[in-house]
Amino acid sequence: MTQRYYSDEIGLPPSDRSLWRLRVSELGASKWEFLTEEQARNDPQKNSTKYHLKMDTFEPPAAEESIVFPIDAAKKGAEFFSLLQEESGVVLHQYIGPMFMTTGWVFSSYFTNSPINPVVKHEFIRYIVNNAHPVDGGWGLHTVDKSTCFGTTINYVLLRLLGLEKDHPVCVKARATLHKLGGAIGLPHWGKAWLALLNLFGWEGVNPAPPELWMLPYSMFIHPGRWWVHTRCIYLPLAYLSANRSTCKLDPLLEEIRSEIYLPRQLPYESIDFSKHRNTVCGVDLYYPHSRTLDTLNWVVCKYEKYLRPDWLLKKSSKAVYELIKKECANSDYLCIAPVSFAFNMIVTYLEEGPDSYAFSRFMERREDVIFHGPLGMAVMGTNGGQVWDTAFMCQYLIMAGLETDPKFHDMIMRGYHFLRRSQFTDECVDGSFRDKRKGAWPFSTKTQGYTVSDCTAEAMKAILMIENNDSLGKYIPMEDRIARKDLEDAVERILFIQNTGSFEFGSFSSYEQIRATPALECLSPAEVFNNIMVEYPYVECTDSSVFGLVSFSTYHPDYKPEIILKSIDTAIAYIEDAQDKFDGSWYGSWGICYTYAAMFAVEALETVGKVYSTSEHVKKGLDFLISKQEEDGGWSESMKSCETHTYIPTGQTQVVQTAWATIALILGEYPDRRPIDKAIQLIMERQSLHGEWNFEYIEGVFNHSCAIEYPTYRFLFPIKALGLYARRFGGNAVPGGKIFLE
Ligand SMILES: CC(C)=CCC[C@@H](C)[C@H]1CC[C@@]2(C)C3=C(CC[C@]12C)[C@@]1(C)CC[C@H](O)C(C)(C)[C@@H]1CC3
Repeated sequence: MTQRYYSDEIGLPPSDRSLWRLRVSELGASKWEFLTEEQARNDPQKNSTKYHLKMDTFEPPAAEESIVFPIDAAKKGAEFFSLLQEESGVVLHQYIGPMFMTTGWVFSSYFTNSPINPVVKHEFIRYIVNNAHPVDGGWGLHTVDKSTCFGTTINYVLLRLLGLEKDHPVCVKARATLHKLGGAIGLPHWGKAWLALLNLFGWEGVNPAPPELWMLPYSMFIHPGRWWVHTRCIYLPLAYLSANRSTCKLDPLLEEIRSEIYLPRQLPYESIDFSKHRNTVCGVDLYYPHSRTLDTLNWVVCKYEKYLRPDWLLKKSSKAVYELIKKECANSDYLCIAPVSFAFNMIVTYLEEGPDSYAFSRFMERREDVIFHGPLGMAVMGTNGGQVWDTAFMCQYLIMAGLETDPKFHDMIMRGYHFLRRSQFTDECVDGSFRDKRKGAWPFSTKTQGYTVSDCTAEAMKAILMIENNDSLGKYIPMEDRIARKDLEDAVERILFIQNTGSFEFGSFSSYEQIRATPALECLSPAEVFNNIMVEYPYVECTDSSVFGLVSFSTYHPDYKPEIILKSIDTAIAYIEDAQDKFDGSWYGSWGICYTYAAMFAVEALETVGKVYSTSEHVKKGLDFLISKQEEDGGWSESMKSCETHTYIPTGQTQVVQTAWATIALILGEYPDRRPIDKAIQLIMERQSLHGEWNFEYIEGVFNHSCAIEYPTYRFLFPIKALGLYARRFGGNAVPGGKIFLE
């Protein structure tokens, strides 16, 4: 029976799902098309598309009568997963969670008068409506958040811009919540900036982001070129837009919205003194309050902007900023690093080049890459996908589970292999982009996105090496088609370069680049709703994956810079050990939830260099920590709250993904008692359908400590890995009937 959603209850039925087609390019870029009935007749819908839209017509693999052995559960899971793979080798999915991605996309379309296909508009509305808080009708920073001023205001404005009436029950309920939260006046920085662009907030009430910063010498630690790539990319166009007080034309709809999002006592809009509210932030939203230093600097810059800044300097610095935006466009073929900066860059390009320019038209084309359709509606994703990351895991884990000898999975792995091979960077960034060398590295999503990520490079390289050196797979790749030694060396060089070997966090790996400035810069963090956004940080998970990559490279190519690679691995391992909590043995995870995710990576890294429970105090403490969190039913259930509060917090409802993470750590770290492992494996098997599927249970990922994000492939990939490793360790016939742990 088709599931009903909130949108169905309130008269917003889905568009005809049978008319949607998902096009996927060789390089993994996705694009959804809505066909006419006539077109649809000659263009059969892929089974994977039917899965994405949860259609009854989706054909799963035949159901087993029962799945008795863990290895069969892994196989069945892989069989189900293979149906989701596209011809180009990738498995796509709706990479959603943050509730501020679709907003930016739609706001920039509104600002630039760019039409949105009505059926896309309708599906955007459904997505937003279906993610409204079930009790108060508001929205948060992400889908499992409480309602915040930021989430509620921007999503309310979004619905209004997309055509929902002021008196629509969804708007009425959301508006009441927004007013309870104090109205739009308490928006955090990004919210204020977006509303100022839409002429719904005064720029004088938005803390400044001076473009002049970009003209400082790079040697100054405060230079934005030293910031974390994402923050740098967002504050670049924001500097242009805020310094130039850019706004779109006021129209009757915006005028109506002005009268809806503030408290009635604050109205009329013209009477609001925005300059008094630069630092008004709704208490519910505030996760990272300003430092005194930031408040003082903001005050000084505001005075400077108002009374001192000469016109020529504004022009000159705006031009410098725009030159850098053009470089970002060139380096990513207008995709930009992620949708937040994409939306701002699209507006700046519109203002600079006009709607008919080539540059702007490319923005219009690339904006398709980040939208993805799902049962709740359409949404703009956190990035344009996670193609490389997921494919690298898929190839590795199928092999770790020993499934490569099965012809069913052989082709699946090979398609993934070829995708990874196509996705390695082959060119460098434009000079003067504040970017490192990238040739030889891999991104998180697709080649054109163009940003090296340390762990994505390491995992992709490892997957390629595993395949080429695998007895059942390697022989099918002719010598001349294998990855060239030079390309591997480049990959290793890119990984080595990201390792922090200077004065910060010696031995660790960061996400995209080395740490370029002191973490003390966090005291200038203006965003209020995230932590750790100003500079790169050391990440345990990135360090672990980098170790996997380097160890695997040096196994197959021991002659390339052996001392340097060994030293790099040694210092990385020392960092991982040092990053462990001395008291309880846990590691804080930054990209997955949370301590469970990090423990899996850390233990695997330690195991890669031969450290296990019986030989390493660190592995022992790490595994004892995990065991102490195992629930009655054998599973783990960590909550997103762990990431926010830096304390392990269970949800109380165990999850397959978390359980798989913990199990992988326990197996690889050679936990001496197999009973907790048996119990966990049994749980993973019990939660699998006889068709091989695992259902969504809880959001898996996170960023910047406060924003949750879904990784829909994880509920297949990690159970497959856990089950496969289990079968390898305890033999194929373990857990008969899933009951062996019982005495
Ligand atoms: C607060 C801001 C700047 C919002 C924009 C969203 C981005 C910052 C997020 C969305 C997806 C995201 C979490 C991602 C990562 C960084 C931050 C991203 C790009 C990385 C690449 C960091 C390294 C991680 O190991 C991993 C590869 C899993 C993730 C993938 C997604």
